[in-house]
Amino acid sequence: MIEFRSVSKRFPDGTLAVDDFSIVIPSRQTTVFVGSSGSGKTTLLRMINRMVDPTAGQVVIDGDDVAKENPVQLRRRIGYVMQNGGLLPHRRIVDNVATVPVLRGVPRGEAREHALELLDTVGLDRSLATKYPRQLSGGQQQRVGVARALAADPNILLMDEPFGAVDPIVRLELQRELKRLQKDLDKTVVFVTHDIDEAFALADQVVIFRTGGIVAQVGTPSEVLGNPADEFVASFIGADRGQRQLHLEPRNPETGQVMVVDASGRPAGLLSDDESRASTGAASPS
Ligand SMILES: Nc1ncnc2c1ncn2[C@@H]1O[C@H](COP(=O)(O)OP(=O)(O)OP(=O)(O)O)[C@@H](O)[C@H]1O
Repeated sequence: MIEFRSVSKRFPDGTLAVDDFSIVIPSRQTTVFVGSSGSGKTTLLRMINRMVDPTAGQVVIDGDDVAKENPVQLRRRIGYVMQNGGLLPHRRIVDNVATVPVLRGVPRGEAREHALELLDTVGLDRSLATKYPRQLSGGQQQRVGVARALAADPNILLMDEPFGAVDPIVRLELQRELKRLQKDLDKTVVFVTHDIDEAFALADQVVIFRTGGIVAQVGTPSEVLGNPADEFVASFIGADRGQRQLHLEPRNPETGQVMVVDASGRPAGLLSDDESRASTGAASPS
């Protein structure tokens, strides 16, 4: 569990990025920080691995104040994935993934073997291992970034807009992959995004920020969607403009199949056969 206890951050130029922020981030779940630009999300994320130190308050991991930890050692046991992948351009993919284990003293051959297994884990072909980052697509580079963050087998994975720079289709694929990984690996994931749809897709717990690191609402996606705390949240999630309203349309009158349609008339999905029958009052086939 990660706890932020009354944390504030004022940068040397006087900017108050975070003001008295407190929250508990449960272990083995995905918590997503979402909010407009400049609301302090990245600053908070970086406090967890001491890339930023708070000016007041504490960040506590499993009961230990991170301020007492050596920042370099802390960073080597917390995975960090950033928007551009952050790969070292002059190193082959396999060595990018093996960087931290080698720094921690794992023999190079062993670290490379494990790196190949991690390429499998994130859905990349092992033939990419000998290539350089520039030879990979944006989506592939992001997967390498995730593999590299997993290489030290961290309990905590910090992800700062990791899928922000890839096209929407690849982005959906990466989101799906992250959900699969999370089910298998059981990490505590803290994920930063601007995108409320991405937040709803990934989060067990979503934290919606206003400017100044001020929390507008914390809850599960269904709590936030079902009961926005105020007008700011309603507007941020699009509930005020009817964007989240779905309705049902019969698709095929003969089979009774029902389609779910969003406010702009776009199909959002299909109801299962059982639910379609329930919604139209049709009897089950015997
Ligand atoms: N090193 C710094 N020095 C001064 N001000 C900073 C520094 N880093 C961030 N800030 C300011 O702190 C505030 C919060 O920044 P932060 O990057 O945490 O926001 P964010 O919510 O992650 O934004 P974005 O979504 O655009 O990345 C902003 O006003 C930003 O300009």
